[in-house]
Amino acid sequence: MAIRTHRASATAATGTAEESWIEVGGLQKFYRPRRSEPTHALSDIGFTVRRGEFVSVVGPSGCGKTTLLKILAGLIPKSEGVVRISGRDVRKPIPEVGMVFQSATLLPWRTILQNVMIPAEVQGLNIATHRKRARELLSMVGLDGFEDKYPHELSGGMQQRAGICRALVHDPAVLLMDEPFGALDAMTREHMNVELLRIWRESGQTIVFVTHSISEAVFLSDRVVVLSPRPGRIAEIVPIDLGRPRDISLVSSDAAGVYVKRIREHFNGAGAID
Ligand SMILES: Nc1ncnc2c1ncn2[C@@H]1O[C@H](COP(=O)(O)OP(=O)(O)OP(=O)(O)O)[C@@H](O)[C@H]1O
Repeated sequence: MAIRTHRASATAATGTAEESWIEVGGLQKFYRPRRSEPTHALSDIGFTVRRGEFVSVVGPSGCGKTTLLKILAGLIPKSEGVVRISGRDVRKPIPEVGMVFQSATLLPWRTILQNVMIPAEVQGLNIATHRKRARELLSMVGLDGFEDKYPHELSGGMQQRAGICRALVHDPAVLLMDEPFGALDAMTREHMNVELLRIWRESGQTIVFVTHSISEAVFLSDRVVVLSPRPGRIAEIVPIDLGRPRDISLVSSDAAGVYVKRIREHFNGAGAID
């Protein structure tokens, strides 16, 4: 299937500064609502992501994970610091980035195929080429035969898979995922984790993935960025040296458990993280 696009250069990445695909440095974010006190959401955040890397961000509730992802997506402005994707300052949403939210947010009046096509239509891309790609992506996530159904005819997990296809249809180099499986039951979530790794392997996107689940972060990631309670600062960046490809049995392995324990130690007493 002709989905593979970004992987060739990804495997060549060795982590030198020039190969950083996403760069964040000295990032500060204050929310300044008109009628209340400012909130210091992020403090001096700095990390890089290599091309083709899978990086997760974990931290207690309210530490600024969604804020960080929205700044990376160009949806909200930073207060200070550097945020670059592929060497360019991020100031507004850019076509190189796809975003997946906690709920699939499919438009109920559009079919699954029409929903997946939205980014291609908005960006004025070739419709025929991208419709073919949309069908290939839907097939890759097991949604053959559902192209002409409406969102309410699909389960939550199926809608979320369609949401991932929509984020991938214009072949973005970067995929930003905000708790994409948070609303799913445990079994569907495990299945989606395996599915996501398969999609990532085949498409070669660079992924930044926000989650409340430490074990999910360990299972999926090359590295885990651990944030402190608000204002979110980097507590630690943990490389996950568990080899690939990964099988779901890894989740309950001793090797994964060591990483989960190490990350959880940052949150003893902070609550709101599993
Ligand atoms: N639009 C906004 N205006 C003012 N404050 C905001 C706004 N959005 C977020 N905040 C505040 O910024 C802080 C970080 O919020 P954010 O949603 O980024 O955290 P989070 O780590 O994603 O939380 P959770 O894990 O609960 O989803 C919180 O204190 C939140 O109340």
